[in-house]
Amino acid sequence: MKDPLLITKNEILRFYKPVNPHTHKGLQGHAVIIAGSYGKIGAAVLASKACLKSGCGLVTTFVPKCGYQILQISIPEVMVVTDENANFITNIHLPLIPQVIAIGPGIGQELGTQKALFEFLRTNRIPLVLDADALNILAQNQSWLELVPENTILTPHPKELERLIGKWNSESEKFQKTVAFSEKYKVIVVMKGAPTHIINKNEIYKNTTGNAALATAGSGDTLTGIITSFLAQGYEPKYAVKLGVFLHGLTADIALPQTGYQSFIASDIIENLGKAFLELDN
Ligand SMILES: NC(=O)C1=CN([C@@H]2O[C@H](COP(=O)(O)OP(=O)(O)OC[C@H]3O[C@@H](n4cnc5c(N)ncnc54)[C@H](O)[C@@H]3O)[C@@H](O)[C@H]2O)[C@@H](O)CC1
Ligand SMILES: Nc1ncnc2c1ncn2[C@@H]1O[C@H](COP(=O)(O)OP(=O)(O)O)[C@@H](O)[C@H]1O
Ligand SMILES: [Mg+2]
Repeated sequence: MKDPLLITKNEILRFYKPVNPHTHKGLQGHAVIIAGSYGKIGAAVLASKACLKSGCGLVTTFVPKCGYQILQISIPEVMVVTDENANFITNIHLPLIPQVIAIGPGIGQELGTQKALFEFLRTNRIPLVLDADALNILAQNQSWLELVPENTILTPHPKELERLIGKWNSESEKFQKTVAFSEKYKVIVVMKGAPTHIINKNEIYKNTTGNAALATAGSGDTLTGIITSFLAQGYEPKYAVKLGVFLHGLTADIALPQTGYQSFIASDIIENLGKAFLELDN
């Protein structure tokens, strides 16, 4: 295995684009987040809010009907499109063409949702971020991985990774198998952990920000929103993932002196995004 390259502030500043003073919301990108099911609409809220708070101009969130009021009330800035079904997603129909679509946080694995994901992947040509239950569904239907566009970003935590690539006997085998998976399906794998690694074919990157405060519910859902935001804003996938994991970790490093490890929650990631961006701008 090659030595991983470090994702540091200097590395990020090689491609980070400060916001253009003459930009407008139409130029800042439109992202769609497909997320949530009954009891897990919070995942949709966290991913969508993180996406907006990372600079995306417009965010439309697709949820089952039970998520409509929750989203409209908790994040008025987000537009909402609902599935025809009440409690889980069964038929993905979008009345718009966004720059990027993220799918998976909190969607569950109901058979109807699995079928909806298959139909969606069969017809979709828009760049994708796949997380959580979208990964669990693909792990059970590996042939559907052939349907994902080149450079799709997958963001598995270790258990989701194991479901996708099978068990490993050593750290080096885990990396070997993930590199092989990334090469086979031409996808970028964000191997979430402590620390997070990015596998882009045979290139391996290791993040240098973040701490155990991130070991909290919804932490990955916010990462999905952040990476999706950077894709919508025009970053190439290989840069969107680096910027996303770096800033996500940086929020926890910034917040730690105030929150300690225990009281930091996923909403604190979103709350500290502003300070994290300012560290890049200074
Ligand atoms: N507020 C919400 O609505 C939330 C919804 N969530 C959604 O809930 C669904 C289930 O996700 P979960 O990830 O909880 O369930 P999973 O069953 O996918 O993962 C949990 C398992 O993975 C293991 N695991 C997780 N991180 C690990 C790590 N770093 N190292 C080793 N093992 C690790 C755990 O020990 C556990 O066995 C997803 O759709 C997710 O998006 C979660 O994000 C939690 C918050
Ligand atoms: N001990 C840790 N140190 C650094 N980062 C961590 C640690 N534990 C978890 N994380 C990060 O938190 C996030 C957890 O993602 P995930 O398990 O998908 O959460 P959820 O599904 O609840 O949103 C990942 O980005 C992971 O790298
Ligand atoms: Mg997750």
